[in-house]
Amino acid sequence: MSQSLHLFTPSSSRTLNFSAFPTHTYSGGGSSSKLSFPRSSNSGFPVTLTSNLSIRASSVSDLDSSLSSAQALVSDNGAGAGFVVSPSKGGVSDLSSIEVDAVTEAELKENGFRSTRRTKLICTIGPATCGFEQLEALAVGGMNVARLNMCHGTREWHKMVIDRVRRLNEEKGFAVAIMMDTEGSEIHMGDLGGASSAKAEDGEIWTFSVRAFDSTLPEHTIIVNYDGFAEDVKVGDELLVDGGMVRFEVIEKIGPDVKCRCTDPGLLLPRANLTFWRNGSLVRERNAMLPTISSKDWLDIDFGIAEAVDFIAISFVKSAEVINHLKSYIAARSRDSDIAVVAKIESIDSLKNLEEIILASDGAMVARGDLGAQIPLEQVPSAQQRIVQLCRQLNKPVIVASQLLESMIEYPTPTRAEVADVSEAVRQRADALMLSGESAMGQYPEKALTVLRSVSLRIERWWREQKRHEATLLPPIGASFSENISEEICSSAAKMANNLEVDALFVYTKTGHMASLLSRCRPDCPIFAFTTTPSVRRRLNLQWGLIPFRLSFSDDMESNLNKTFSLLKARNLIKSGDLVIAVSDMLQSIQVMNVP
Ligand SMILES: Nc1ncnc2c1ncn2[C@@H]1O[C@H](COP(=O)(O)OP(=O)(O)OP(=O)(O)O)[C@@H](O)[C@H]1O
Ligand SMILES: CC(=O)C(=O)O
Ligand SMILES: [K+]
Ligand SMILES: [Mg+2]
Repeated sequence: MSQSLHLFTPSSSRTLNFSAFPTHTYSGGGSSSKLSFPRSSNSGFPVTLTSNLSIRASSVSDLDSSLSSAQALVSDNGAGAGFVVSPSKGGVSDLSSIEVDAVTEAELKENGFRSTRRTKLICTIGPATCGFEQLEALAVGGMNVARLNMCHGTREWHKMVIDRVRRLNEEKGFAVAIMMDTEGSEIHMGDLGGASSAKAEDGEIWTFSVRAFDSTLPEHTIIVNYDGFAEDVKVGDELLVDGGMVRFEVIEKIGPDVKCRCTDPGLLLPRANLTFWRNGSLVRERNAMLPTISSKDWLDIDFGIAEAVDFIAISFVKSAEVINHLKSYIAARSRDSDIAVVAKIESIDSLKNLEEIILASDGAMVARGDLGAQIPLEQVPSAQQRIVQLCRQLNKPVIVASQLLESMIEYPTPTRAEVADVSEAVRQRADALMLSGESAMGQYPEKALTVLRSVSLRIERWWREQKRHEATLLPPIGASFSENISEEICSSAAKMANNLEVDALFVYTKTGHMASLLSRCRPDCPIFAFTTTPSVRRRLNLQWGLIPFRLSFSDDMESNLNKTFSLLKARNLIKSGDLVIAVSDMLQSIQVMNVP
């Protein structure tokens, strides 16, 4: 049984507003079995799906006789160059293999389609996890993306980690993506003279200094990376380390040294962020003048481009301008320019300019650590909710980060409150959750990852059991008629998948765009995303519900499906009778079928 809906559109680059296009006519053959197609509230696009029949959704201009039928059949989906398959590249020999990551394959075999994890997991790599076996253990435990924080370690160290992740992918069949996170030029402490941490006790006097010490650091001394520090602070200011994990009060300024009394004791970690507060407000004049991307960051970015990392996350983004600048810098320097830029939302300015920043970026991170140092803590949860929702609406992957399982840095089990926090992020349908210190320098990195995995699975299942198809209004976002059609196809396919309780959605996508449009709908079933390039496959690893496969395919959907079915069946990933809905960005169509 196979039922399909094909939308025939010209592949022109006209920009048409889909919703403002009322004159569609629909022609169909005389089949008797008709299935009513869910009507989208914002499209004005009533479609009838008819058994074994292709339906033409044609506009007046589509009927333009100058268009040959061949032209009308293929759409480039507004994604740039049309999808051209040369017979040699897309031929049968290339279709003989399919790549899926080893863990997903095991998970699919063990639990079947429905119970695969939808929420993606990111681990910050540090001294606790940089060994090959440790990285492998994280990959086995479900790490989708490895994050490298350029605040710490040398470029050589980061290169070593990147090489190990790549080796893991090559030798063991994982598809772990790499995210580089810039240091940014905010004020922070230096290294603690080699110590991994230092304890500040209540009432102790510590010196914050901008001096360069060539010998060992005197006791109770902290280096500050910003030369204007001693000038800028005032006696009486409150100094917050890591957004308030440790607090000091400024009591005296002596040249480049600032004497402070500890008012809230705690653990100081190397290169921790520093903010200072005066009369209850954050002093941010100086931060506003510092560049978002420092000269050191640019060198790190060059390094990231040379190493072809998959994502570059930019710290302390203030506006869309810096994102646009970086994106054109990357495009000019990297051959296929498929490094995605993630905006870290962790400042007051980034909240003010949230929409333009997210629109300009390829994704966003709710960086709650520094965000909580800039806005009152009780405002962080609503900011998180707003960022997650906006990203979903604008179709950008979103990461919830920092302190998810902070106590697991030291203890093997999380607090109940931490589990509730992770659950809330999963319930909000964030694309990804991130471990920071828990995996970088904690004592239980693998256990922390296991907690993220099991909580994600449980909450996702609970959500499906409750049948809570949340009524998040997903506004149209495409800039062209063709893009709008893709959106309609994906939201209809996702709705059908939920209503018909299909086992999986299949999407054949060259750029990954159609896959992300399906992910955005957060359907009940998993989404098998077939893509031709390894880098697109790795990037899709960040997005909710996508199981990315690398597969060579042609523009003939019938043959793609047959090949995919036989390859997946041969690996016991699907079985005869499974119900599947397939969409593709070569041919704008929806097909519903049982696996033969
Ligand atoms: N590459 C590394 N080498 C040594 N220690 C690291 C490394 N990466 C992280 N750490 C340790 O883990 C802790 C938490 O790491 P993480 O990078 O997530 O910090 P963060 O404060 O959340 O990030 P950011 O600096 O971007 O705000 C750091 O304070 C540091 O002690
Ligand atoms: C992740 C990060 O940068 C933060 O939470 O501040
Ligand atoms: K950083
Ligand atoms: Mg930060």
